[in-house]
Amino acid sequence: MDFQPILDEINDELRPRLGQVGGKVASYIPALARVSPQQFGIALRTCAGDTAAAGDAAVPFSIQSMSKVFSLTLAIRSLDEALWDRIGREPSGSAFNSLVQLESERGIPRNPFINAGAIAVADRLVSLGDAKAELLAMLARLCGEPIPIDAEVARSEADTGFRNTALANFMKGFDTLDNDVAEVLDVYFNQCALSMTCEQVACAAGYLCRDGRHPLAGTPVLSPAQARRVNALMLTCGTYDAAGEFAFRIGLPCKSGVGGGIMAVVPDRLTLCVWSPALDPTGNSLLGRQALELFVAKTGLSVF
Ligand SMILES: NC(=O)CC[C@H](N)C(=O)O
Repeated sequence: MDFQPILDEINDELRPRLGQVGGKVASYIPALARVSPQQFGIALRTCAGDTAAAGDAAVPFSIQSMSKVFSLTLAIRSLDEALWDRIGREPSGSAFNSLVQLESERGIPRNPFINAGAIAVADRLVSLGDAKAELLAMLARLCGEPIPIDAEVARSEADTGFRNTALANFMKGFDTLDNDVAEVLDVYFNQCALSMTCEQVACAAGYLCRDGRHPLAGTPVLSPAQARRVNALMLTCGTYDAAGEFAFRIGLPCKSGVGGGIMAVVPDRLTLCVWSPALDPTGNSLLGRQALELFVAKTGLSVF
């Protein structure tokens, strides 16, 4: 299939919708509030290594919660089954930064993709070593080039991360966090502030459509079973309380971030990344969502 004309068509169709009613750039992180909503990019990389891109696919943006896929990958590589002692695998049905379930579920987050779950993953990574350096090294290997952390975004997250601080302290209070809260949050805020382009994300996520094999080298990043599980979690939990709607309308494992990016996997075929900063009320990119719907409609690619 020649994907380039399809991505061009999607770009042409969606550009006029930039600035449409209902979309709002994330404002609770001041450094993200300054990003222009007038941007849209889409990029993909196939299992054979072919690429296609359109729009602002080469513009770096804050990957935010898409980083949770990469931190989860690192943690699974080291801990495998032991990771699940203190992290669940069920959709939360509530907002990504919700506190309510942690209370009744005694400090065990529902899944690794809500904020509480990703903070719990960061805690495990801190126990294993220099989490920030490991994450940067893994991403550099996956992309074939170094990936920067946007220091201003990281600072902005730390300055205004009141809910995340509350989540971490709550878990600490339940004894489900091993390390110092500040140290764990530093990893979490920095991973959210990783800055990547759609093209880089589409490449880096490539192990997810290749049964865990490295997108450039072909060596194992995850075992086939582990890669399948990450995909399953993306499908059921990757877009928070919109996961059902994403499965219904798009039918691909997806992971979104409040920077406006969404990565998606077509197993055995390709990985793609869309980006447009304005979000819908569930914290998922409004145009990104529409782009994925168009992509699936035009290509017929879906896991269902
Ligand atoms: N959904 C997201 O992308 C949330 C990430 C953001 N850094 C936060 O912690 O709130």
